[in-house]
Amino acid sequence: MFSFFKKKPPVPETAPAAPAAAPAPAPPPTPAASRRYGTTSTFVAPTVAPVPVPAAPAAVSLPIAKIAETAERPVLEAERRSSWMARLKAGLSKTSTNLSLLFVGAKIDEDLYEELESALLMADAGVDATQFLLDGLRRKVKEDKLLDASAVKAALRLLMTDLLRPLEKPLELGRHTPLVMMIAGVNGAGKTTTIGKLAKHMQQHEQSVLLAAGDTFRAAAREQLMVWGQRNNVNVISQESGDPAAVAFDAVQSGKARAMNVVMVDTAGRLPTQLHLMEELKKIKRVIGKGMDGAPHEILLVIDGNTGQNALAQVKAFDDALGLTGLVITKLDGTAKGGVLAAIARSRPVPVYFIGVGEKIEDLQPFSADEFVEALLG
Ligand SMILES: Nc1nc2c(ncn2[C@@H]2O[C@H](COP(=O)(O)OP(=O)(O)OP(=O)(O)O)[C@@H](O)[C@H]2O)c(=O)[nH]1
Repeated sequence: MFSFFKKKPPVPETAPAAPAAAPAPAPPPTPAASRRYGTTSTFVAPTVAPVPVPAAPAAVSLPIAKIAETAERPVLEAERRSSWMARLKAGLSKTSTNLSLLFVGAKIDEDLYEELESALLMADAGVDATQFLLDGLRRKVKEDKLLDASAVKAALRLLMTDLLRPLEKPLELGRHTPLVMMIAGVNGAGKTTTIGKLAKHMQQHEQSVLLAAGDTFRAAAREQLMVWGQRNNVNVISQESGDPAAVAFDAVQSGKARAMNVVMVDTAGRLPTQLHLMEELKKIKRVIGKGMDGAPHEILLVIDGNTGQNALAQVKAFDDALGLTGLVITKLDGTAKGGVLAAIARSRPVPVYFIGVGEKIEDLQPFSADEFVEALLG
């Protein structure tokens, strides 16, 4: 099954209407607290309607998720998956070729471990994750008395999947109305593009989306978001002059008034070493919190997959400053090597919600440890 988001019936942000005196009919059975979107999933529409807000400016709220079963033909789903896998494999082919060649006709000896060490380091896995994987592999080879290269490769595949599995977590929608998301990252990581893709995916899942052009530093970023919003019928809150925190605050207020499902706040790119800009990010977060208790509910860091080991430094710095809830790794279609996810899993396991392998909407997909390792190790 292909699923993109996890969906939870929204919790009312304000008190629901008083219950009727007569005993209410039993609610439909809900097997789990939340359900996944997907071709075969169902969604129980929330029982609490959004509280109408008087004097809401230009109310364009789309109805809160009334998710019909989107029964796509299985063949389409299979096609989509295999084309995604092909693109992911192509993106990571450099690393997968290096790793796979090692095992061709190899003897299980010190040379193999040394070559594997070099390949993992070259794939940006970093010293700690590389050592962790090698130690695990040596142990497994010994315990299971593995003698042939394909069995050792299979053992490595398993170790890597186990290492990456904790990063796998779907983005859960519907927890708040609106769910407020703040998106940060260094310059050019792909924040604005990712916001556009996510908004489109969310719309396809019947979510109403409002965007905040919080990148007030680069005028082109604001334009980019506005044009994108117009094309896709998504409202964008923007201000000519720029206090990004004020834009974010306005967007949250507007999102609440219009009972939007999701508000996404774009922010300007910045390096973690630019301390005043990191302070600005913290301020945006604080001000969003003033606009809505508990918000932002998601703070995503977008990382360019070609950044190598520096990606780990970015995760640590942004996490220390903001308390990240998730990552999006973009551009795994370029010269990216992919190993940095292992480094992140070992050192700062912030969930990877999505990975991107190109500029098209469908090039952004949820991270799956199995798929990723399959692309890396075949
Ligand atoms: N190949 C490839 N390009 C991508 C991907 N994601 C984004 N891009 C491209 O990367 C470039 C930068 O993307 P933006 O979304 O503008 O990046 P940003 O982080 O908002 O940039 P700043 O606002 O300058 O910080 C654009 O040309 C995007 O089309 C991806 O997954 N693969």
